[in-house]
Amino acid sequence: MPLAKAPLVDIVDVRKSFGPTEVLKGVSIDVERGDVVAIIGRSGSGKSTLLRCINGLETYDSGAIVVDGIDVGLSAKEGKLRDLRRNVGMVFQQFNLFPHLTAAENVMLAPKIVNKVQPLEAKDLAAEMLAKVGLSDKAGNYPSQLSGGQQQRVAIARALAMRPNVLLCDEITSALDPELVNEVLRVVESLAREGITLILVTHEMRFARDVGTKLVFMHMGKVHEEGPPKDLFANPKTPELQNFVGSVH
Ligand SMILES: Nc1ncnc2c1ncn2[C@@H]1O[C@H](COP(=O)(O)OP(=O)(O)OP(=O)(O)O)[C@@H](O)[C@H]1O
Repeated sequence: MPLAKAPLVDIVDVRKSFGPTEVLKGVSIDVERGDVVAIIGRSGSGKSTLLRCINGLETYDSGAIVVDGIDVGLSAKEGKLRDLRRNVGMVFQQFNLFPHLTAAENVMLAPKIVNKVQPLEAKDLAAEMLAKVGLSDKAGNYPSQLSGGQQQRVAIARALAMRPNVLLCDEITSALDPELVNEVLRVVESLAREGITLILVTHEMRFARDVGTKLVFMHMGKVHEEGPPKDLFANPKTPELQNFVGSVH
């Protein structure tokens, strides 16, 4: 019998407490290559904590997270998160660009330091990644010379420059003025079309419905409902998702 193919990101029964408070209460999610997983839920339901566990920014207490064959918990215990960090890119709500570096320099930094990419190749890589986010003309600009939406697009290019297998996005449009949200979402949509595996914590319900391949509704530290986004939005089964969908529309 052929072996079943493992998901790219396999999250199995993960539990995590902060002090006496259990924030993740046995979360399991399969993410296949090319999936666009949108994680939604009320504030405090554990979405960000889960995302941070996937790339080892937080440890978890029990269960397992395996990313492309790398056991995250084990890697963290052994102090070997480097391979994982190469595999998993992350974009945050705050852009966190280095203010004294240009857009291109921000994008090149990690490939140069971590992957020892040589200067000329790094320059090409930065140009390629900035083109992907529609900012070829801003390579020489400093963050202070860019709008919030443009800065976030540079942050996306920076994460992509490490050629991760999966990109985690934690509420990446929440700090933006409303008129800048769409330009960032359009970039993420184009990445999804390219087949990049994405896991996004998002409050953008239309985006979750239209671009997501899988919707995960978290409620009080658990996966309360999951499935194809259009189905879940049209027919939420539980009162909790019904209320949530009702409250955000
Ligand atoms: N470092 C920490 N120390 C203590 N408690 C924490 C820590 N990080 C998160 N928590 C708590 O864990 C719970 C879940 O937080 P988390 O940020 O994962 O929720 P969330 O669903 O992402 O919420 P939001 O949509 O507001 O970002 C919250 O009650 C939060 O206060």
